[in-house]
Amino acid sequence: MMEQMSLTAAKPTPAPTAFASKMRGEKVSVFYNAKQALFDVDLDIPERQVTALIGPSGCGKSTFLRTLNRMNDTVEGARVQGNITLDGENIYDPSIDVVELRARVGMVFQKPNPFPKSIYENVSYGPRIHGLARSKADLDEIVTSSLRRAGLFEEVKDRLHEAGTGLSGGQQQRLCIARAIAVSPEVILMDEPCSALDPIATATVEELIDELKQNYTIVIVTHSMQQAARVSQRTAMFHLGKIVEVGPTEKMFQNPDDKRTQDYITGRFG
Ligand SMILES: Nc1ncnc2c1ncn2[C@@H]1O[C@H](COP(=O)(O)OP(=O)(O)OP(=O)(O)O)[C@@H](O)[C@H]1O
Repeated sequence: MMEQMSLTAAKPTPAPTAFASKMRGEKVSVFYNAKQALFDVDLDIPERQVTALIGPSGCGKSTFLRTLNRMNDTVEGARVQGNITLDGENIYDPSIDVVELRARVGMVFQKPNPFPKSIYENVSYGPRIHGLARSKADLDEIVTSSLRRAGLFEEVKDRLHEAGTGLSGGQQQRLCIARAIAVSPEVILMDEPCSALDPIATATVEELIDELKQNYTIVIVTHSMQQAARVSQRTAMFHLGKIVEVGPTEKMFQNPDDKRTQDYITGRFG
């Protein structure tokens, strides 16, 4: 397991922070045709915490993130080896319904991507196809509460039937978060969710992520060290398709064990 990496063995090991794992990757390797992008990655994802994946461009952060809800299934030539579990259950087992899995493990992308439909329809689509609402009133309630949880309701309550694409970038990203929340996921994967946003919209989304961790397990890929430090409790540093160090965010940023982590967070490479 990652916590027993030899890299950390030479130094006094701080008391491990106890946590319940919501997801676990064991010996995860990913290939794109002949090219190997991840090499035997082990990572535990603590429940109701934010885990940040950091590391230089091309090191495999997004590839790992996509293994957690089988988004790599949709990538031509991609092959995943190893074991990934959600509540102890192998998500690559043939008996797993992938649509169901992606409702449990939702995803928010780098560029806000609302459907070209109304705000209401963006949020109600998932609950409708998953049969989560028994009546129109139920559906209205899901839409309202999801928008509220995403911190967007007050801004859009008078124009729910207007196009989602008419919102600002930051509002669109919160709409995408509301859409992810609407199907009652357990885990939310975020791939650089603020990279297309200005600093004010970024701050709003970061505050939202902080609140969401009370109810959801979150995994975020970010290029912003400030963001990783602000929003996450645990950080995993990737380099050339491997995890070189993982631990509590505070320790990773104040006193990392690995020189590559130190160099990366201080801007010396990447
Ligand atoms: N669809 C694909 N087909 C082929 N190779 C791919 C594909 N997606 C990613 N790769 C390769 O896999 C490696 C890891 O890419 P990945 O996007 O996971 O890295 P990353 O750390 O998220 O990078 P970035 O920070 O730039 O987004 C890279 O070498 C990349 O070129």
